[in-house]
Amino acid sequence: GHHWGYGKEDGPSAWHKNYPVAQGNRQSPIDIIPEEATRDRDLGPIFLDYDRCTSINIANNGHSVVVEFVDSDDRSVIRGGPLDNPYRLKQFHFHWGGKGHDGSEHTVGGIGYASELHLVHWNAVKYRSFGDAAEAPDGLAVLGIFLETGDDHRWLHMITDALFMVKYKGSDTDFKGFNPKCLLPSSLHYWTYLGSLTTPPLHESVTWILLKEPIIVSDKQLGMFRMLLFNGEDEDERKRMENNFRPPQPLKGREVRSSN
Ligand SMILES: NS(=O)(=O)c1c(F)cccc1F
Ligand SMILES: [Zn+2]
Repeated sequence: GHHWGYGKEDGPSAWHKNYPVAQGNRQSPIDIIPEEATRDRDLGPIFLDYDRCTSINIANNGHSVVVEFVDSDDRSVIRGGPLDNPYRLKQFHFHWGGKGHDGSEHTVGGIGYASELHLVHWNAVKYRSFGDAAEAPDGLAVLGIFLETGDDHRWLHMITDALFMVKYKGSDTDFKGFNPKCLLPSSLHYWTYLGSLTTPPLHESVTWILLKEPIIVSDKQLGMFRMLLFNGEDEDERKRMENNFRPPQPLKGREVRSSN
């Protein structure tokens, strides 16, 4: 099918050729301008019921490193806030920069973070599958968490220790018993807006929920992500996996709301 990436020829500025929705009216990521966000009193807290979550594996899909979860029942859901239904956790993955460079997708007041974690959920109340939900305007809910560099993160090593097993595109390995609650900051205050997948096919199906408080990880831990490769083991050109982020897209008049 369509080959896309983050390089000069196949990167974000070229995606519109195969995915015209790239120039649509609710594309992600965006620059969040805190003072322009609407404080909405009807916007309640979000709840992350992950206590019975079941992680399955960790994989290199050639674009990021992804941890997948059992999503055949409501064992791990996000609910509340802007959401009318509970949404099931399907996977989480990261976006990051090059050494010493920011790699978040969303920016805040024009400022990027070192990295951004996305926990991807789908509306299993209204849709029969993740694929169907991914094409529906209220099909997905992605919780975005910013990563800032500082001290070591006490639990991120669980993920970085496994990265050597998924160095090449198409590799995956068991990754059971990991609860992503250990990657949350102390506050669940958030911004929310209607947007899209930030990678092709760029479907405009995501209710974005971005936590205001970043988590702190060390440069060393982040550097481990850069050991991953975009290419498969069989390819002769080795391309370090880094700068796998889409830059902010036009707001096109959308409202960004802020939790209280
Ligand atoms: N980046 S993102 O969170 O928008 C995203 C999804 F939601 C779903 C699949 C891939 C992907 F990259
Ligand atoms: Zn993402």
